[in-house]
Amino acid sequence: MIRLRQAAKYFGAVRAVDGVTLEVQPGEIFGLVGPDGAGKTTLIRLLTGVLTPGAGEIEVLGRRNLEDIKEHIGYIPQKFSLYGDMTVIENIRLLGSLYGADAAAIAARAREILAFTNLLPFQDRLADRLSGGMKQKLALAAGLMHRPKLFFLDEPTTGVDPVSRREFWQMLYRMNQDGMTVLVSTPYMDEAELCHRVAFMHQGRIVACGSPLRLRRSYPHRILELETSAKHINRHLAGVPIRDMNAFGDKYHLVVDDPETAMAAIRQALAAAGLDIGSLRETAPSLEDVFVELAGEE
Ligand SMILES: Nc1ncnc2c1ncn2[C@@H]1O[C@H](COP(=O)(O)OP(=O)(O)OP(=O)(O)O)[C@@H](O)[C@H]1O
Repeated sequence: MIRLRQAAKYFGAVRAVDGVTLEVQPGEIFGLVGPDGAGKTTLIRLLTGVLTPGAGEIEVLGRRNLEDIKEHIGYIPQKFSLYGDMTVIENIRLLGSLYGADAAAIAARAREILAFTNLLPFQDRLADRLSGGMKQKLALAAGLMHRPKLFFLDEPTTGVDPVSRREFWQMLYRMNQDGMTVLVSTPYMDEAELCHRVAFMHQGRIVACGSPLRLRRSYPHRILELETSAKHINRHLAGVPIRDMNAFGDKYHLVVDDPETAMAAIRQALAAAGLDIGSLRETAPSLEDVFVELAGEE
């Protein structure tokens, strides 16, 4: 469905996409995961034919000339790209007419899609007056008008509230069950978990690719989760065999190789400093642990 071989795009000295080789199979929900500036948007722009690569090969839907794919793909760019001064239904109709459908077909498809995205009650509202989550649903609805086989979504849920994010992902799953291949970029690890396969992107490169389960299983160390109200605990853990330490909300993930020895040493060090341990236990590595490790290696 998508095939990239050593694809690259530089902006001056910035290697936004730096030799990416990747395949996405039909029927997948494929996640492109990475922090701001990793190169996700540039990669999606290359795949949708908005940008041309500086080097390498890109094939989408079996075609190298990406001008030919535009009517077969859906694309939600990061920035809202519909008309804020038009209503929901006007935006949808406009998109439908661009693909040459007749008015009756457009009206029927619009109803179907507005029902699917739960936007029917808001069809006469100006797009500018929609919440962030509803705007993204409208972008999705507009992109579905021409029944694309492949849908690209660039951080569709960034800045969207948790309930709308869940609804949005339920829609992606339903689209996928109806046969659509989805490539979605996200900075959120909980969304990465929802993908069939993910590619971790860091500084323009893919540093790992696989199912969330496989990636978590490939993690080479062990993780201890420490819950404590004490501050600056790293000062007190200087002599303890810890490879790395990362804050996850109000918890710390400590990267270790020997959990038993490390746990005993941590308890001893924190007790000696008079600090209280809420809880300390081994936990399974999360995708975020995997990514932090891979980003550090780079
Ligand atoms: N048109 C451009 N001109 C110059 N530099 C660019 C351009 N587009 C992207 N970049 C740079 O390329 C790098 C990758 O940016 P890109 O937007 O692809 O990352 P991203 O992972 O999508 O992050 P974000 O979520 O912040 O958009 C960044 O350093 C960015 O500043």
